[in-house]
Amino acid sequence: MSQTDIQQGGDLLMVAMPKGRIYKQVIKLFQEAGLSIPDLEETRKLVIEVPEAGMSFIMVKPVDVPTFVEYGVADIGIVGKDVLMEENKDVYELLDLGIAKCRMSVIGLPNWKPNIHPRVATKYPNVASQYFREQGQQVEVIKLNGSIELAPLIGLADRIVDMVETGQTLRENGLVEMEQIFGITSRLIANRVSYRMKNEAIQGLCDRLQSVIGSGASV
Ligand SMILES: Nc1ncnc2c1ncn2[C@@H]1O[C@H](COP(=O)(O)OP(=O)(O)OP(=O)(O)O)[C@@H](O)[C@H]1O
Ligand SMILES: O=P(O)(O)OC[C@H]1O[C@H](OP(=O)(O)OP(=O)(O)O)[C@H](O)[C@@H]1O
Repeated sequence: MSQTDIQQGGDLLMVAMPKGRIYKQVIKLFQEAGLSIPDLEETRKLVIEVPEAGMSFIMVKPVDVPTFVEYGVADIGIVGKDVLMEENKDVYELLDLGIAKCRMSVIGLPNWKPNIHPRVATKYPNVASQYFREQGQQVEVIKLNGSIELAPLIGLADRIVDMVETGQTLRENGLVEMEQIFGITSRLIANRVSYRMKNEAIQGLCDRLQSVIGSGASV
């Protein structure tokens, strides 16, 4: 299959690409799959057409990827499982790309004791609420947007729900991982209508990516 086979009916596939830490790993994966994509982080442009790859890219915040795909302004997108679980949008999850690996965990101070009115700080209020509900524990969830590990250190919350990758942030702040909730990798997602209307193109891209995933070459 040539690069232009990803194009269907003259249309370029619109891809919602997360800015930030996932991005570089995605580009490497695409390049290994034989799709030469320029370094889109070099530019401040937000819509970038790459006709030779049969794709157009929009550069968006990771948390917004499922929204662009659900509304169909992007045909496909790349997003962490953490965001998919939190946002719960109506999209197809097509492929586990195996990149940007980390896990969602409950974290606290080593001397943590159950509290009558426990508070949990997190960037993922839906994930945290569901988890503690399933555990039969009543907690107050406090939404933060970053530096989550600060919360138990300064008494804002008893525990946090956050991502752990290397564990460095926990170690440097004297915190411990108490429970793992689920593993996280980045996923390829598709709009439901696009998946039908541009099936050949989307499936072609999936097949190409699938052929290099797990080959050990990426990540
Ligand atoms: N150590 C890690 N910490 C956080 N996310 C990670 C880590 N390793 C991999 N990821 C994945 O990378 C995704 C994007 O993380 P990133 O930090 O780039 O974005 P963000 O923090 O959501 O965005 P922004 O910094 O723009 O608010 C996460 O949703 C997760 O799937
Ligand atoms: O286990 P580690 O390798 O230390 O990685 C985990 C840390 O990385 C993420 O933070 P991020 O860098 O996105 O910062 P922020 O959430 O404070 O913005 C996450 O929220 C953890 O704090």
